[in-house]
This record gives sequence, structure tokens and C-alpha cells, in this order.
Amino acid sequence: CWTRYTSDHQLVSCGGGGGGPPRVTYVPEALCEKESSIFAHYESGINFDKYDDILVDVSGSNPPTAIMGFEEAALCESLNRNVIKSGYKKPTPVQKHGIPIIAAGRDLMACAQTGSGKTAAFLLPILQQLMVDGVAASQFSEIQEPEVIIVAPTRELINQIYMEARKFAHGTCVRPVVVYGGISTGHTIREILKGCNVLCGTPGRLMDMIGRGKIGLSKLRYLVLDEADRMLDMGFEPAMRKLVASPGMPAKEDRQTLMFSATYPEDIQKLAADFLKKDYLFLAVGVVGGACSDVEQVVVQVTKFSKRDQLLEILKTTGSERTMVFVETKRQADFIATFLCQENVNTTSIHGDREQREREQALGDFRSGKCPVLVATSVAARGLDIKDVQHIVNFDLPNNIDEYVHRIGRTGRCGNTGRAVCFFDPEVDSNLARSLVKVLSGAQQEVPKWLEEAAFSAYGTTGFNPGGRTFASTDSRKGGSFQRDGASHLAAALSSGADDDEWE
Ligand SMILES: Nc1ncnc2c1ncn2[C@@H]1O[C@H](COP(=O)(O)OP(=O)(O)OP(=O)(O)O)[C@@H](O)[C@H]1O
Repeated sequence: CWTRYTSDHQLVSCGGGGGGPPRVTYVPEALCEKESSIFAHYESGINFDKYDDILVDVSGSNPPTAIMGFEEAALCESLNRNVIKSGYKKPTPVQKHGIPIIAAGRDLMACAQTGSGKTAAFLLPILQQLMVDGVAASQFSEIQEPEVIIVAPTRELINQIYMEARKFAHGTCVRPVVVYGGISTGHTIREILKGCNVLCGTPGRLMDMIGRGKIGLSKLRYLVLDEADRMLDMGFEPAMRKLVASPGMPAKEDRQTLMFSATYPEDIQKLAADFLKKDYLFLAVGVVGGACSDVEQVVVQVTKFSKRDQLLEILKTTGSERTMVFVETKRQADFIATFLCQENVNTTSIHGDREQREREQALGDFRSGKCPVLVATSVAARGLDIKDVQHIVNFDLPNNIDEYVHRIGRTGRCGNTGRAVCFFDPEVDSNLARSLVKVLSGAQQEVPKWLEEAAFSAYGTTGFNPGGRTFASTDSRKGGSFQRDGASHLAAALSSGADDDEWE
């Protein structure tokens, strides 16, 4: 029997009649155990120290004092060694504040710009606590009871988080395991049964493993939702509610729940509070939902007929520099990738209709530079941390501004700079004009006159204040100050087409 999420976000099953989807037999290649591979990293960029100038706001009662350096985190020797080998010299703001908050046992909803180190902000204090408590190296058992569950919306992202957990836990007794769809279930189960302290998973496969009785929840102490706003919107909210209601899952008072993202629509924040203890802390680094200011954003007016030629023009100037081209549908991804290959541009593509083997191959070829152009749907918009991505092209605009912020955040990471070109077709994109102007001005980017005009004519002038800076503090418990325009986020999620493939 099988259950899965359809492209329109419904959980369906075979109804007991068997005859489900074809059996997945893909087993990813074994990981390289060499330290040079485990700790491979890229250098932080010239703007890394500018992180210190970003305004930070922590709301909620009695927040602990921030740390200024990793030494103040009092990490145990092995963790400290791994932090050094990872090339981390100084914590980023979300780490300075997030690490002591988590170490103090508090629930947390944290918002910080793309590429600013949110993953280590939750992994380090969790691993530190497991080490302090002497969590035993788990051994073979028919049921594993992890202390930590981390969930993320896409397969590639959860795999990346797993790789980070494996890196920081290197040489310790803590064993992370990753589970996600598209790979052999038998392989997944075998990996779990070898021992599992930190379970990283996409919701579908995670619930499957819990349902099969391979994962018990009674020892769970930490539940982490990365890309939390995505994990709680229309697509995943039912799965998250099912997860926290699973037999054995400690009540929210008895576990620590941690949420991280670069964007937090207010309606999602309100909903997220259901999963958190009443006294959770809200950490905002910079403007909630703001774009990374290390990314130069350029908006180009196009027509649907001129886009392909304009893309080719751009790719002529980028040469072998790594470029991600975002499109809206899987069909469009195939179409544009084929077009670019025909034009002799080394291109690969990633989207939800490709087999997992192909998706991993595509990402590998892009990472290695074999294919410097990756055409992607929103499945690659969030979280992916790829060295030397210098350019983003939004060939099609997404249907909500948060997705745009995540997409352009694939460049300009960790203090490095990047460039994002966005094609704006007034025929189809005018509903995004106003929020685009806000994001551009919020990140001190030039706003083209024609776009400002499009924003005015699309929405009228009432309350439209593109230059108005709104500071971070937008904890919804304070009433919030970040004005979202147009339809609510939930409506935006609902309106996403049937070709939307972000649900794993
Ligand atoms: N303190 C640090 N010093 C140097 N590099 C760091 C530090 N913290 C994180 N990094 C590196 O910065 C990069 C971005 O980190 P990470 O992927 O955690 O960002 P993020 O905030 O989760 O981004 P996104 O919102 O896109 O998911 C990674 O390569 C990570 O190893």
C-alpha cells in the first residue's frame, strides 16, 4: 500500500487496492568519508563583517544574552574542532542570538536573510546539548528513537541539512540519518536501523517511516522546521499537524520546537504559534521577508516573445559563471533547458517530474561546473547552498514575493555578492509589481521608473510607500508592522498552479 502527495497538495493512497506507483529502486552513491570532502566549504565574502551592522530584534520574555564569538558558546572539543574545520571564525547574527536561545531551552521562531547561516544556528546548540547529555551512539535496532527531527520541504534541501549535521557531528557518537522520497525505501530503512539520533526528512517519507514503526518518537527532544513558513502553508500544514499528533510525540511543553526561515507571512506566524510553547522567542535579523542586500537586483521589462532571446543575451555575458534560471512550470523547465542546449549552452535542469537520480545528477553537474546553467522550478528556490552561484535569472516571476526572495537568495551567500535579473512581463506580472518595489527598495536597490508606475497603477496610491523602511520587529504577537499587499499568503499558496512541484 502507498500514500503520496499529489501536485495539488492532496494526500492520496491506493485505497488498499495495491497496484501503486512503480517501485523506486534508486540508491544514492555512498558518501565520501574523507575529511577534505566532509569539510569542503567556500569562503565567506567581503561583506561578511557587514552582517554585524544588521539590526536585530528579539521579542518575547527574558531572552538570553547573545554571544559574540563561538568561544562563548562553550562548545565541546569535537564540535569546536568541526566548526574550525568548516572555516567558521565568527558567528553570524542569527547564530549569535539563536545559539544561546536554543541552549537555554527556549522555543524559537527565527527570521534571517538567505545565506546567513541559519542551519548552523540550530545544529550547533542541538548537537552540543546531545553531547553534554552523553547521548549514546545508537546501535542497530528494529525501531530507532531519535532525539532530533529536522524537516524541510524539498529532497535536495533536507539532504544538504543532513550533510551539515554529518559534518558537525563528525567524530562524535551522534549519528544523523536522512530520509526522503525518490530513493529506495529498503535502503532508507536499513540506514535508519543502523542507528539514528538526528533524523532529517521530508514530510512524506518521514511520516511513512513513522507509520511503518521504524521510528519511535518517545525520546524526541527537538523538532526543527527549516523553511518553516513553507512547512506550515497549505501544502505541508496537514502533514506537520499529523506529525505532532503522532503516537508518542512529546507535547509541545515537553519538547523544544525551533522554526527558521528568511520569510514569515503574518498569517503563518499566527498558525506557527500552535506548535510552539507560549513563551517562545521571535528573533528577527533585519527586515522580516527582506531580500539579501548583497544581491544586486535588476528588473527588465519583457514580453513573453522576447524572453528567450533576452535570456540568451544574458548567458552570453555570464559565460562559465554559474547561473540559475527559474521558471514557473516543469514543462517550461524542460523546454528552456532543451532550447539552451540547442544553442550550445551547457545546461541541466531540476524539477519535480525528473527522477531522483536525474535530479541529483543535475545538481552534481551544476555544483561541479560541468553544466554552469541550471534551469529550475521553485523546487530549487529554497535553502540550496551552492558554491559560486553568481547569477539568478527569474525567467518567470513566481506567484508570491517570498518565493522571489528565496530564489534570489541562491546567490550572494555568506557575505559574497551576486546578481539577480528578473524578467517582468506587465501582461502577467503586474500583481507582483508593488511587492517587488518594496523588496527592491528595502534592499537599497534601484527601482525602475516604469516599475514604480506599474505598482501605482496596479494598486492605487493608498498606503503605498516604497521608500518606507520597516524595521525587523514584526513578531505577530506585537500586532506586526510589515504590511503585505494583495491577497494573503494562504490565497497565494492556493492559487499556485497544478504544475507546482514543490511538495515532496
Ligand atoms: N559563521 C560562519 N562563518 C563562515 N561561514 C558560515 C558561517 N555560518 C554559515 N556559514 C556558511 O554560509 C553558507 C550559508 O549558510 P546556510 O545555508 O545555513 O544559510 P541559510 O541562512 O540557511 O540560507 P537559506 O535562507 O537560503 O536557507 C553555508 O555555506 C555555511 O556553511
